[in-house]
Amino acid sequence: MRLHRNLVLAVMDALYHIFNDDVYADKQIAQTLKRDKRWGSHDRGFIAETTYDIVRWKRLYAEIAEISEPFKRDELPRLFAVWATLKGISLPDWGVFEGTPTRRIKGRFDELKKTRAIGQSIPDWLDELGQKELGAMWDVEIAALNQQAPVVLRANTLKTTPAKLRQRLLDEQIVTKLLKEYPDALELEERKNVFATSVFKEGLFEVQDASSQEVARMLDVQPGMRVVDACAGAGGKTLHLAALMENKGNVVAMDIYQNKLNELKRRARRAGAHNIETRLIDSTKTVKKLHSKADRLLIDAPCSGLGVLKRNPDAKWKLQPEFIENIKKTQAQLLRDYAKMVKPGGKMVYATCSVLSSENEQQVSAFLDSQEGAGFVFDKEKKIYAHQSGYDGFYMALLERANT
Ligand SMILES: C[S@@+](CC[C@H](N)C(=O)[O-])C[C@H]1O[C@@H](n2cnc3c(N)ncnc32)[C@H](O)[C@@H]1O
Repeated sequence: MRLHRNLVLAVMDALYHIFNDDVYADKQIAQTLKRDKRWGSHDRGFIAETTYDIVRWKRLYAEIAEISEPFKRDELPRLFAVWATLKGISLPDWGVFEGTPTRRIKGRFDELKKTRAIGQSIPDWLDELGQKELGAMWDVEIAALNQQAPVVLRANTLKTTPAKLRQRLLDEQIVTKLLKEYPDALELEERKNVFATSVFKEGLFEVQDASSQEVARMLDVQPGMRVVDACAGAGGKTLHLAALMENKGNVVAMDIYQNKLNELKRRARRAGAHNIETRLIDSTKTVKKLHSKADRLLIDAPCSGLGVLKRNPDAKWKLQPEFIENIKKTQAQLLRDYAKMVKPGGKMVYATCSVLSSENEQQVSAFLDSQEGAGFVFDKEKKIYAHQSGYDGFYMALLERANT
């Protein structure tokens, strides 16, 4: 691979802002990519993937390069040089890379990777938490969560089928494979910008990880039902629910952020999903109005996001232990408050994109032991580990409200 100066400079500039200005990697990369219209898909792919990779391995690379935060601009070429050296990419003879100690980089890598927190490039507190909650499995799980996420699409069955979508994508030079165990899913064989396709603009698919596609299915919705998606966000799962309901019945999509619901409405229009209604939760009344009204309820709870580190590697550096402690309190509260929306005989799914038991099984069991959970029975649960599925880490539990 030949390195191009303007692309390498763009990567280092993006890294500078991600590491020093507290901006999210995806936002910064989107911003950087807008800078030069001449960049083709290959160039854009290089900038995005290299930046994500260096963010993912920040701790390990910084230890190898013997630099520490806050990184100064003139130190970033050293991080880049570590990335290139470990990938086997020859560095060009630019001044900033002069004197790169290639042998020392490889030697330090072999030595440092023996310590898990450094080798897997995570903060010490996170390593301790993972070990405490997952035990011996943490080793393989964190290694899997450090792999780049595959790109998975969900065919919008309101408009197409996975097989027809596959053909339409092929017409646009995008090669995908159907995934046997995930009825609506297609996985890209090679990374491409799928958002630029006409197929996307026609609303024939959404990008949604395979594990995430299991959540709406677990809720067992039927056309004609009244379904509440209480933490709908921008609607990844709302759209799936609407499709499973064949546009019949009603999905009430709720969130505490109007901007997310606005984005959901835009996506619903593109998808041709007409059975979705959004409601902003701006007081307890919004939820009270729906008490005992829902045939099905989805609580896709806010969480640590530890199951989706593959696609959000900067979360490793932005997450704080106090945030996880607080979000667990929110999860417990949401279960107790929102479960009241389920009608007798109705069902609900509690889901997170976390692999921590304290955000998952333990929340469900505490809820079932609480006064509000007394009328519910546990039906089933599924915990998806990234190292077993190859996709995101997820948890989902199905509970049923007794008929009395
Ligand atoms: C895991 S995300 C949802 C992702 C979304 N369901 C999807 O599939 O794209 C959790 C969502 O919960 C929302 N949230 C946070 N606190 C909430 C609350 N008290 N009530 C309802 N939603 C809340 C967040 O704004 C966020 O959009």
